[in-house]
Amino acid sequence: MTSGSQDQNERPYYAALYEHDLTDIPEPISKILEAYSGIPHGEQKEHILKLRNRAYEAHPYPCLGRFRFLELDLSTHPLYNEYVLPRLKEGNGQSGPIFLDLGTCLGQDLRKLIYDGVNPQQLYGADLVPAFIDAGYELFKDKGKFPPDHFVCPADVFDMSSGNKLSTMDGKADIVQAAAVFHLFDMEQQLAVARRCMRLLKKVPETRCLVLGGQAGNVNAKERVRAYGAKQYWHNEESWRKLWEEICSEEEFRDVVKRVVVQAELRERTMVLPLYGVSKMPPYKKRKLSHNSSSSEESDHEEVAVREDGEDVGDQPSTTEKEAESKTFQELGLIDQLCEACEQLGYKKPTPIQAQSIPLALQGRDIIGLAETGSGKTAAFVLPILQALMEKQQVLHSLILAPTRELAYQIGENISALGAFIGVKKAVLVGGVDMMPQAIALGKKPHIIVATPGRLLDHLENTKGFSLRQLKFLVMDEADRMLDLDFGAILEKILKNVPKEGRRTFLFSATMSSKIESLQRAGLSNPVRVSVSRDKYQTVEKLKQSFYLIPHKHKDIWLVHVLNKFAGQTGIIFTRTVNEAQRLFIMLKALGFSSVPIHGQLSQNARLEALNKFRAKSKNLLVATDVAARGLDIPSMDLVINYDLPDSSKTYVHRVGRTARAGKSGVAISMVTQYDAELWLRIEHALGKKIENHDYDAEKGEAMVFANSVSEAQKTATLEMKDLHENRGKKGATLRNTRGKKTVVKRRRDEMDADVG
Ligand SMILES: Nc1ncnc2c1ncn2[C@@H]1O[C@H](COP(=O)(O)OP(=O)(O)OP(=O)(O)O)[C@@H](O)[C@H]1O
Repeated sequence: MTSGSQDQNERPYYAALYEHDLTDIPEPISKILEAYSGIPHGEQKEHILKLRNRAYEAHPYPCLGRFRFLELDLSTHPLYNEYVLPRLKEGNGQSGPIFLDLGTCLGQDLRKLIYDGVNPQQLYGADLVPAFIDAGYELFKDKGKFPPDHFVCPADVFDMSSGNKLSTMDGKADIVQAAAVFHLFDMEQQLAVARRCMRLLKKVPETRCLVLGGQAGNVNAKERVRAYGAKQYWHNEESWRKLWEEICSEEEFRDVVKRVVVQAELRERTMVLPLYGVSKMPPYKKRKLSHNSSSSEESDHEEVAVREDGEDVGDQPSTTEKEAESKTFQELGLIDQLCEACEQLGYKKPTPIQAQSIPLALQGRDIIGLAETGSGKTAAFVLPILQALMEKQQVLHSLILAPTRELAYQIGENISALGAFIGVKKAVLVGGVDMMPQAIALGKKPHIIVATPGRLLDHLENTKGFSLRQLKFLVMDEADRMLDLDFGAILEKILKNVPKEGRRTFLFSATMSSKIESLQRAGLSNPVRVSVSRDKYQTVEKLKQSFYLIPHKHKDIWLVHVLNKFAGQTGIIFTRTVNEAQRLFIMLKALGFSSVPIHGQLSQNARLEALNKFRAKSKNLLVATDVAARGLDIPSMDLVINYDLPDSSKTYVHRVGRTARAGKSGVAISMVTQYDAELWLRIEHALGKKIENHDYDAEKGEAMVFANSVSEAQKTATLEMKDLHENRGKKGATLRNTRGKKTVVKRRRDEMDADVG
């Protein structure tokens, strides 16, 4: 039995696997499904799997985000009847979120709880099988307990017989995606994400159990569990009992239930988060993050851990900061050709990050550079590289890695502009386009390579004669993203192909995760940390941030209201999912707005075309997933709208940083619904300031004027989305088919840079 005082880091991982893969659709569900869809019992499974795949395809990360209890299925605990249930009942109507595994095997646990008399308004579910929602509704509604106008599901819900995506339960209830509501975590979706989740779990003392589903997403959970070296359990009563025994003594369990579940006083929670009908936000409380904070945001943990453990990187001498910042490019030590290029680009004087890091870079130091979005970090690392190249010309001299394709292209353009007077040759290697022209570009012996990691590795492995053995500079832009686990394995391989000695390393970002292990992975040598941000989540002063607290069902109307207020301005609208980005684009088009979508399910050409149209101002709105959150520099951007909140404060900083760049002002508006309250508080907390709240009531009348036209446009969007999904992957289709036979289990590395959002 695990002792309560056991060191968190030593606590073993646990995994319980659900072996049954919808082999048995139990009564009365099967009957209800048949009555609804006309599909006989024997064919139901196949249908469901198909629809479920579609749903997961549209939401590759359905539930990524914050969590406390990860499918910690209390109802399987031996003390459930004696201890959990009475308290759940007691807490009816008062307690905060309770995370239970509601989904396993057709939501039976939810049913059980409802039959046991627990008010489901308190339950937060992660894993209901979409196709069963409708049937489930029927079951639950007789109990008179289920909230009348919402139904929560993990991803999209489809009509069984027609395959159409549903947005309402036949007028009975709105279907709300669990991802938008709970941000629970669906372990099955992606190995790297699951691993990250493991790390997080270790930091949440109350969470003892990790459950991987063996069924959803069609991946082999057993393999994953083996990869983690986790203990394995199977989903039956006996194994649950063993699992519970091992992870948690009775005493501990009582304690956990009491402290965390029943009272819902999750350690950092300052509020009770009612699920339905929130009209007011709870008061903002500023809390200091500490090592023991149970914030679920990975980045917060990482940063805190470093601060408390002490950095192994030196800080630059602060006395020189002011002096450095008043210098010209010449005075920083840059050669005339580079100063001239800066002048041509309209750079009158160095920005603070340039002023502080360029002299250190010219002295030969490795640098970790942290500065606000839009503060000129690109030139801060490109200029010293160009100068080094001028001093000693060499092919394949520098490698700059970026997390997304568009950013890589943009850095490439910066290199050409800054190196205009020195004849620098560069090659940009990114996924989603033919490798051959890139191989030809490599054959022309470029000085600098700008690449996304997956495609770079493809070239290292497949392009004859291409080697980075002579590399002098390695740069990671958006370094915190590059060093996070998603890129882990690929980065490791790339690092094996670059020299360890005699190579300099620059890491730059606006939000740096400086966890020591990560930095060590990047192979820094005696780095100096140049930080011009006062705060790790600092946003630019000239950025006016605000939010609307609105009911979820009015989001579209409110978006249109906000866009009307800012009519004619240039803006980017961020959504959490590809589907939502595409749907909003269609809806806005139907309403006469001039917009383009950009997300990972479009072909690379379509993505570039979208950006070009936007840059050329032939379209003034970009509807984007987080693929556009980092690095993109579009000087004319007036407005950022978070239609969906981002899943972390880091991403918030990057998203809103698409405006108010290079000293300009900008506006960022977030739409916060009743389901986002906790996440929003977390973001505010990380920013360390209170964001202005618009008066919903004051603007409601004005906004609701759009209700009818929005409703019509929504219908158009629903129909078009259906077509898009039906045609996806076909010749000329808008959406790519990312789930070809070979890609179901293993995503091609080439896709790494495409798949944000
Ligand atoms: N010294 C300078 N003076 C004026 N403008 C500059 C200067 N240096 C860079 N810029 C401009 O500032 C804008 C933002 O620069 P850049 O894209 O490098 O920002 P960043 O710090 O990398 O932002 P992000 O964190 O969002 O990636 C660009 O349009 C760039 O041309």
